[in-house]
Amino acid sequence: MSGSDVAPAERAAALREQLEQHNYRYYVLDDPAISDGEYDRLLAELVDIEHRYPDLRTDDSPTRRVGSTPLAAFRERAHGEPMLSLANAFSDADLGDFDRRLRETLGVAEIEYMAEPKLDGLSVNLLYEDGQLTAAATRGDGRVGEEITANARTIRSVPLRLPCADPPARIEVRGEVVIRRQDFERLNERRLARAERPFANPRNAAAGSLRQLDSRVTAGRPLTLFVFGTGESSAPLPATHEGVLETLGQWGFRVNDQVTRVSGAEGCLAYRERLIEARDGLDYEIDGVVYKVNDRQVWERLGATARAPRWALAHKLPAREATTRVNAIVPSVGRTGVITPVAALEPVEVGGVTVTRATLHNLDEVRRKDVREADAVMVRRAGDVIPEVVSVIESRRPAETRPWQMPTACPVCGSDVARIDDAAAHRCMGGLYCPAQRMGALMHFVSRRAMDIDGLGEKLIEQLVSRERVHTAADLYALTRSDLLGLERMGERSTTNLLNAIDASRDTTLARFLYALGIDQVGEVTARTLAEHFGSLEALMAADEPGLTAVPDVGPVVAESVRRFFAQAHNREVIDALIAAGVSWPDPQSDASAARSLPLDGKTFVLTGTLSAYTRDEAKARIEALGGKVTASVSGRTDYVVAGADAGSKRDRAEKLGVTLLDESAFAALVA
Ligand SMILES: NC(=O)c1ccc[n+]([C@@H]2O[C@H](COP(=O)([O-])OP(=O)(O)OC[C@H]3O[C@@H](n4cnc5c(N)ncnc54)[C@H](O)[C@@H]3O)[C@@H](O)[C@H]2O)c1
Ligand SMILES: [Zn+2]
Repeated sequence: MSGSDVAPAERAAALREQLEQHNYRYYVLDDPAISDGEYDRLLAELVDIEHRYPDLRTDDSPTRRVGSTPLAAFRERAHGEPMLSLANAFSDADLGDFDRRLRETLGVAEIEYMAEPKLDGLSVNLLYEDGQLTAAATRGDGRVGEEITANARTIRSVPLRLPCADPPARIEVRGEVVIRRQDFERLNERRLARAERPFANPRNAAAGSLRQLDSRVTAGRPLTLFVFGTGESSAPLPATHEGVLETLGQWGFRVNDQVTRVSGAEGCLAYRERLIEARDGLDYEIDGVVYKVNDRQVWERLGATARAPRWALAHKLPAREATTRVNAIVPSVGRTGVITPVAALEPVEVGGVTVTRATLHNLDEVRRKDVREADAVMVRRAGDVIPEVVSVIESRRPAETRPWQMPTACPVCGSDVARIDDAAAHRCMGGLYCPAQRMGALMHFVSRRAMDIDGLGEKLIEQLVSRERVHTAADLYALTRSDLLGLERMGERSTTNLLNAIDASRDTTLARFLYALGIDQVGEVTARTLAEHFGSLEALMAADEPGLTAVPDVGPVVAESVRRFFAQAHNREVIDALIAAGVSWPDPQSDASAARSLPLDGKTFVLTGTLSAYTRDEAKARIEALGGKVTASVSGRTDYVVAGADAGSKRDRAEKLGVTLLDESAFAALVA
């Protein structure tokens, strides 16, 4: 060996050792530490070295072997015919080479292929003797697998007996065991509910479920088998692969419905394009396409390498998962104040797109997956969905990491962060002031039921905010003619109108003002209740939790939200500024009397049937905002029954009692 060969030799040895380790984690432990894409790159590098330096080839190289040694806890089971892997194409050119070589070997102008999705699960070998399922095994190292007969019997798509008059004395049926996407999600939800670690992906879940020592566990897992071929057979089988699949279908096996006959490399490529399109809509994971020469009579002539048959080729699809590192977990404040932990990632390519951020949804999710800063993680990007951290690779966790904490102060404005009610979300409590919530807060403040500033739409607010003219609602009252003139679509007239509307909004009611503040959990009705009960803003702001929950219809959730809102110094500053800008309301007495003279005061409503323009809640809120009450059942004291489409017994009862019935248009007119 010359001096320059030393480096490749070392590299080859190092690659072999790594690949062995990854094989063990993947095939035996069902707990891979790298993505399939990374694994494939390592393997390709070794293949390349062994190709350039044939001296470096070894018989036991991972390039020449299938899978990994079976787990000792299972009984070993030898396959009748070896279960090989598949040769891989990583590009269209690889497919072209494959097709050309076959045409040359067989001396034909065009080859007919069966094109199939390559399901991402694990393969099983089922032995039927005289039509009875007698044994099942995993692929193992291709020669010997793990005996999992009892487990295979629990899978509903595995026939226990072949329903044919004259079954072969002995036949091996092969297929891929998968977990459908929906089943996978449900399975993981169940695991989370029981505080068990969720599976990283459907493939690991399927492998972990099938390779169980207790078949009762397997029985509880939603496994599905799709068959893709046969092994040893004592009886002659149809001459084409298509015919074999048809026969398997007649025997009660599930054959994938995407399997199609195609012609030549072009047909294969067109099929692959179609499958890429269909991929997001399939309810199982696929990681490639498999092309198989349809004419089985030439299979033997074409033969196999140590690892794979020469009559089939797997063509990879763009990977959807990759591993990378979490540089930081950043709390990101949304427009409504909800704080979402976002993983800032070491940039990584997933399916042709560079991913630098992935959502972690909420604190519960971070805890469940136990994602920490500096962790190695598996990220996933499918279709147009936001990239997601699928799982942590705990075997690669550096020393000295700590569980992530939600900050107690908003990273944008410094207000308190709290988790109100049982929702999973944490929120910034500085809604009136927080720059992250500015647009949402201002839009709400000016809305019709709040301060009712006509002519101040989203576009205009956006311009005022981006020019730093408006930071909080109080700044609206300082706007001048010159601030507005010259903004998009703001002429003399509209500017005058808007300034007048802003001015007019200064005269309001306490209820409207409270609603306009946009306190989480405080809608129009609650705002009015609070205004009536406390009579003044000062009294409300001074109220403690018991004082708040003493108000009818105010529960602990609303109480905490109100208290925390007013506890924020920034919110108080904005309220002071609003009052200084001249926002005012009549004294408590007349405010209450104004409330007492609402148009639907004292009127009782019952809602039944479906309205087209309102949901039940909206209709109810509308009635209550006008002083009315909504009750559940019709009685002599009911004033109106609002009967939408498909109204039933309540409508009949109203007619019997002589209660006024309102159809949707009459109702709309009444509450307009
Ligand atoms: N992440 C890791 O650490 C790691 C380690 C080892 C292997 N892997 C991954 O496993 C794969 C390699 O494993 P492999 O040797 O099982 O090869 P393979 O999965 O690429 O191809 C062979 C297998 O494909 C399956 N298959 C699915 N649909 C099929 C169909 N229609 N017809 C025929 N076979 C079908 C069969 O189970 C068969 O055994 C690669 O994707 C590799 O990235 C990953
Ligand atoms: Zn904030």
